[in-house]
Amino acid sequence: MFSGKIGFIGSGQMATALASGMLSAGLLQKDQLLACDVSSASAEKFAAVTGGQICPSIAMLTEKADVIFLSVKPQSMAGVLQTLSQVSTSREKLIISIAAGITLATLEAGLGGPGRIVRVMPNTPALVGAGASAFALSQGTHAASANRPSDSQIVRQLLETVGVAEEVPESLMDAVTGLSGSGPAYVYQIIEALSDGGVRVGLPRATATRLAAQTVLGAAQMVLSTKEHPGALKDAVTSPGGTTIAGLHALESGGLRAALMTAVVAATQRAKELGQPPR
Ligand SMILES: NC(=O)C1=CN([C@@H]2O[C@H](COP(=O)(O)OP(=O)(O)OC[C@H]3O[C@@H](n4cnc5c(N)ncnc54)[C@H](OP(=O)(O)O)[C@@H]3O)[C@@H](O)[C@H]2O)C=CC1
Ligand SMILES: O=C(O)[C@@H]1CCC=N1
Repeated sequence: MFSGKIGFIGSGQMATALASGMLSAGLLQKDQLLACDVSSASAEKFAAVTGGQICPSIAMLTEKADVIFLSVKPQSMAGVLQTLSQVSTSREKLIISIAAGITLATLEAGLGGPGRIVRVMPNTPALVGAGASAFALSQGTHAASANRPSDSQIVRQLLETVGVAEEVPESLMDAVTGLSGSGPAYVYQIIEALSDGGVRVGLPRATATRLAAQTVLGAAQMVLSTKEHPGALKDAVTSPGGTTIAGLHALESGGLRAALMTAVVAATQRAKELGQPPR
């Protein structure tokens, strides 16, 4: 159990997924959740889904929260940092930014200097406890003491409650964003296309989608559980002269691998762009 209060500045898609996942996992109770948002619709949806308390201002949320997630879009971050930097107690709090591209240096400058600041790149399957997250610590984070875990331990506890978490150097955070941050959307496209293929060959849509999604889930679980190379697992499916090699030949002809690699590169590049100061 986490004993403090967690606040989300920005209560949209990713904040709601994280908060819901933490609640479902029993890490905290809804009275430990706070959020504020400039969009009343987002705030109301967050409150309805999580039961968390909506704060009317960043200042009030900052006073009450022990851990503060910055979960606004990168384009909105400068204004949030400006407001947060004016709240005297903000420097005592553990600040976790989940914004694509926004660097620790930008966060430190915006908040008035080094502090307990961490970059996290989660993804939306956190909602169902199957998230893939990475985090990078700033120099101002706290080491463990006699009566308190380290900030790294706190962040890892929060993230591992809703999936897997890896600590990485900040230089790799944009790559994480391009792969696993955006990755669920790539896989949703694959599932939708597989389902379309099933419909093309006569399956009812619901059956095709369920079988497609379970096939992706099962293949992923095989990779993670067996720790075998995906290529070896692929070969185990591929009978000589059989159906799978015919399908794989079509995928190779269609450039599937190159397309997926290019997707990761493009998203990583976009993350870098989002981290650049606005011109
Ligand atoms: N969605 C995803 O899968 C992932 C997103 N992220 C990151 O998480 C962050 C949020 O993304 P996402 O949840 O998709 O975005 P959303 O737009 O769903 O949520 C952001 C919310 O913050 C609100 N907001 C904007 N400015 C402020 C402000 N000054 N104070 C309070 N609230 C504000 C927005 O309102 P309004 O709409 O009116 O601007 C919106 O309701 C982004 O930085 C993104 O890079 C990271 C990993 C995955
Ligand atoms: O699309 C985006 O910018 C956000 C960051 C990673 C996933 N969604």
